[in-house]
Amino acid sequence: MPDAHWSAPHADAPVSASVSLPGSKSVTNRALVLAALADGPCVVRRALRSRDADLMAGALRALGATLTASAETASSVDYTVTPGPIRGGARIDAGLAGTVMRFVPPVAALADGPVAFDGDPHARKRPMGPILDALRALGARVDGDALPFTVHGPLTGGEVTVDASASSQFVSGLLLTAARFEKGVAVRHAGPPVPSQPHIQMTVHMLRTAGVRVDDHEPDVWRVEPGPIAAREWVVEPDLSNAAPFLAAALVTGGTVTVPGWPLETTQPGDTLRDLLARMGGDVRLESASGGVADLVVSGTGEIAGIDADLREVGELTPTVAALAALAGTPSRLRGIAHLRGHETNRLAALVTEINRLGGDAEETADGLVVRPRPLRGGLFHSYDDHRMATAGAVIGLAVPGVEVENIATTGKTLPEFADMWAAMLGDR
Ligand SMILES: O=C(O)C1=C[C@@H](OP(=O)(O)O)[C@@H](O)[C@H](O)C1
Ligand SMILES: C=C(OP(=O)(O)O)C(=O)O
Repeated sequence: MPDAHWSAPHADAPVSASVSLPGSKSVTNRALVLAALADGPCVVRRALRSRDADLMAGALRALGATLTASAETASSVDYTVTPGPIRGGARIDAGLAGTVMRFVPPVAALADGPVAFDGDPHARKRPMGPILDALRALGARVDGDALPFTVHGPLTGGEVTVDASASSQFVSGLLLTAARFEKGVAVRHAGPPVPSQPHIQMTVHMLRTAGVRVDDHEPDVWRVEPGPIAAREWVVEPDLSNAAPFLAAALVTGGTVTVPGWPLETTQPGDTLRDLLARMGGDVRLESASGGVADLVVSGTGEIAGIDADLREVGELTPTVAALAALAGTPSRLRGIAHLRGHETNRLAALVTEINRLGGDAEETADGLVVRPRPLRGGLFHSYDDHRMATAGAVIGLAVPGVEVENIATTGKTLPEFADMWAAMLGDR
């Protein structure tokens, strides 16, 4: 049953709030994979609880790992993960989660029997061909070129060339499991530039933290030596990309939003918000640094500046940046994000349609968006089952009375408590 539309709260005064974010989807789902493949039991602390993270936990359980939950809240959990032999015969539901559909098939290729994958209707449209071809080239048999597909392992590993221009997750997926392949892997990218490089750096960093030898000195080539993945304790950072709509609220309302626990060193692309929000007119400060984290404090004036930005590295921030651009006083051009057409929905088309439906002036380009200032009016903002479209609608609704967001529950993909957190942020005034 689709949810009733959510009336996006309109902010009639500057927001002043502190917002604590639950764990990063990207770190959680990497840590769970590495824990399930490790040489002993691991603890993953402050793991995200959300649809994508729960689907990953379910997938790894289906493949033979034991995950025991403790310290559980609505959006956070500590898992003790005990690896088991990877078993065939499983059916994996990837939902709409890129991390599940791209990170789990290489794990499944370690099994001695078939593993079947499927997902949401739109997930069947998300690009999968290059990673499935790579698994074939490395020795597995795969029936299908997109969801649904079945992986028949085992594979031996070795060298493979992949066009990862549609998703960095093709590279991350192969690397995460590669140490467990008999020959390891050498992945070479050939094609237009790979997006979301920080996410590949996150993969490489976490592999090295688990004692895996990774050579990434040559651009677009990643080599992983075969060997054990060390059991260890993982502590998941807050999700900095999910901080985006909350920090944007400071710019929209001319208020101040603080996110505690901001890591001073991180591979999360959300860290780029510090630069992007400053360029859009925010005052951005890291305060009270201690123990490797600080409070990120963003204040706005109520005036938003348009931006010309290449978002290729940080594509998942686009919906929030586009929402701010729709409220800005000067035009914006967002570039380097053609691959967003293969995300949870075609995000370029969705943003243009929904901004223009509210009276705005947005246009698709070959590799991004142009958004020009034009007064917006209330109306229905469709979310296309895309968590970040839903939160973009919430950002616009702060400034534009009468915005209704369709299916706000879709934020549960990575932030199940979004609507309550949004209300609390506004209630804090
Ligand atoms: O590896 C990851 O955790 C992610 C990589 C990126 O994917 P793309 O490279 O497909 O954009 C990003 O957009 C996604 O939200 C998470
Ligand atoms: C692109 C995204 O997700 P996924 O991991 O499903 O690719 C996203 O969260 O913005």
